[in-house]
Amino acid sequence: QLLVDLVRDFETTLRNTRIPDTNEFLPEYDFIIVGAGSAGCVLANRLSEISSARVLLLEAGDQETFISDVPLTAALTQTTRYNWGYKTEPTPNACQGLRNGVCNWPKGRGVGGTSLINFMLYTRGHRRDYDGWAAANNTGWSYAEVLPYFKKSERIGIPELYKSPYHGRKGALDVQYADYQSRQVKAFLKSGRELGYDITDTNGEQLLGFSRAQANIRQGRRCSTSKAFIQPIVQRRNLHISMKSWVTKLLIDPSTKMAVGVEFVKQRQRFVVRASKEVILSAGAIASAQLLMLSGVGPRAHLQELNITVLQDLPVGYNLQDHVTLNGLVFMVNDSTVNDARLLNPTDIFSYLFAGRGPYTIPGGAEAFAFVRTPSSSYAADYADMELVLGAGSLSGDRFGTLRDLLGITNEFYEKMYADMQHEETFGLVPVLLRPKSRGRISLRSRNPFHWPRMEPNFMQEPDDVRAMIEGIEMILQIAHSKSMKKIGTRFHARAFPGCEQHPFGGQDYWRCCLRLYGSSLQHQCGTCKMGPSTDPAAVVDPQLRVHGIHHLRVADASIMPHVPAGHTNAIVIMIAEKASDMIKNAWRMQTKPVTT
Ligand SMILES: Cc1cc2nc3c(=O)[nH]c(=O)nc-3n(C[C@H](O)[C@H](O)[C@H](O)COP(=O)(O)OP(=O)(O)OC[C@H]3O[C@@H](n4cnc5c(N)ncnc54)[C@H](O)[C@@H]3O)c2cc1C
Repeated sequence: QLLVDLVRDFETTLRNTRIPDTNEFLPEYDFIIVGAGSAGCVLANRLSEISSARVLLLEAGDQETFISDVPLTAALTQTTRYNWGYKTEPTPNACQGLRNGVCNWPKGRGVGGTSLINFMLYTRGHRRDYDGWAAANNTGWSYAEVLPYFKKSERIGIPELYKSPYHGRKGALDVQYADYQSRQVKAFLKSGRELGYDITDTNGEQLLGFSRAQANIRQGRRCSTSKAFIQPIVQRRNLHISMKSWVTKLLIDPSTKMAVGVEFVKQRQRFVVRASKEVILSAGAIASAQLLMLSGVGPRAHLQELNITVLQDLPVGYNLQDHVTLNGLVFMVNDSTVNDARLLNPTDIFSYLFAGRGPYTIPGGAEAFAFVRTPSSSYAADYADMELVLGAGSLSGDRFGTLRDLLGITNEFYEKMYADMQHEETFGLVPVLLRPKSRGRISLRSRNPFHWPRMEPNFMQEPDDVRAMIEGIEMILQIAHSKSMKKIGTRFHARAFPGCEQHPFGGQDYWRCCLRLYGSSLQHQCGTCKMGPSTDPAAVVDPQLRVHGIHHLRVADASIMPHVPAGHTNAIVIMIAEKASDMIKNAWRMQTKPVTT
């Protein structure tokens, strides 16, 4: 860690991007933002655009380093202090065969939050996801109303999309393709055509289809929300950023039910800072729910069990949703693929370091995806319920174990499945359940803010989730058998997953067993502070993201999503924060100019 710090200091001195860390605080700010993650960085930028507004951004972690910059090695970041490293409770229908029988839930800690450690894939979901939010009386959240906010933050760097009405060119967040493309991508896209799908811009008119992966990359390097929204504005004098500042409680006046400030710990010292206008909670789907409950906002009976004075009885922590996946489906191919051994060559390393080019620019190793509809889906014909992600390499090429660490895959599993295929060229295909019906929960384990909360994923409790996953796996095998994929010599590595050998290979019971043992998360936890009108008994915040029953307190992050859209969640969270910023400016009559993008 010392070495990392030294190199980081050197690097930030050279590039002049060090984020000034405030140690002296004003007694009062207009806005206090808790958590400098995907959402918090956007809010800090937009609110501090108003020069008269005094803004404090509090973040438990530190500034990002060069280590998280390399798109291909995103999994490596999980082993650093930039990951909270959450683990869930055991859950009956998933993760049972992973390390300690639980699911890994990595989450980013540092300015940039989970955008520092994620896989950078840029997707938004289906227009009906947002029309569904609006239909549930969340006024202002229809697709037509959120699209301008997606475009506002985006700087599309894909020339054929420059003129698309779905993309923005003037935002701070870069969206590009990786510089490198393997032959598997071309075959994969062709197989989509064979199966009757279009090649699409999945962030454009139509979600259903096959496409190359769009990602938050700038000149071949990760474009985190820190790089996009914070580093360019560190000189703003009305924005104070305090790192290594762990917020322990929101201060809410019990008589007026008004949020008046926050309490946090920095360098073992306790601070209390007041907010004259609003406290904005952007600590992510796990910590935002935890902080609300620690501060007396949550389910009455649960808070009373822990002797927490109840200020507002709300269903905080319920409605937890996530996209479920299954890793380990490996395919051999007669072509070169991306694996740990191949990457250690000077040409690729120098090409990346000096030009930001080559295979190291592949975001998290994911090259392309297909948004498809499973055969028994009950959703409308244009509504994808499954995503299939094409990897440039596969789990079998993970010689150094970073992917195993991220996914919680045991060494025994790896040895049994892949040890004898070290010289094979392989790629992976991963199914992702886009419309999970199962719901999990975050609750408190104790009143201690430094203890992790209890995380119950409840993945695949609903039979329809298992059905869709099995059909997704079968669609993957269909793709592998397509003419285009056969042309490059694609063969499925048909070896039974350890613990499932007793079932006939490839049958429904076999896949059910694989999902129970190795099914896990794509890390899109959300929904724990659900948005909904006051008539919705499951809602925690209203459509303006204000906590029901508490004044001057909003939540703006992944936790407010009523239903998880059919997309990776980072862009969605950024859109939420853009929209929240405008709501806050409007509420305090501080709007600079309306969004017209
Ligand atoms: C491994 C992984 C891969 C992913 N890949 C993708 C992808 O490719 N594409 C995609 O779209 N999405 C991806 N995601 C999901 C996406 O990145 C998240 O949904 C999104 O970043 C969540 O944003 P947020 O603002 O809600 O929370 P976060 O970005 O997690 O921000 C919360 C912030 O609050 C801080 N915080 C928490 N508690 C406290 C406290 N008590 N005091 C002070 N600060 C606190 C945290 O340190 C963090 O900085 C991935 C996630 C993971 C984990």
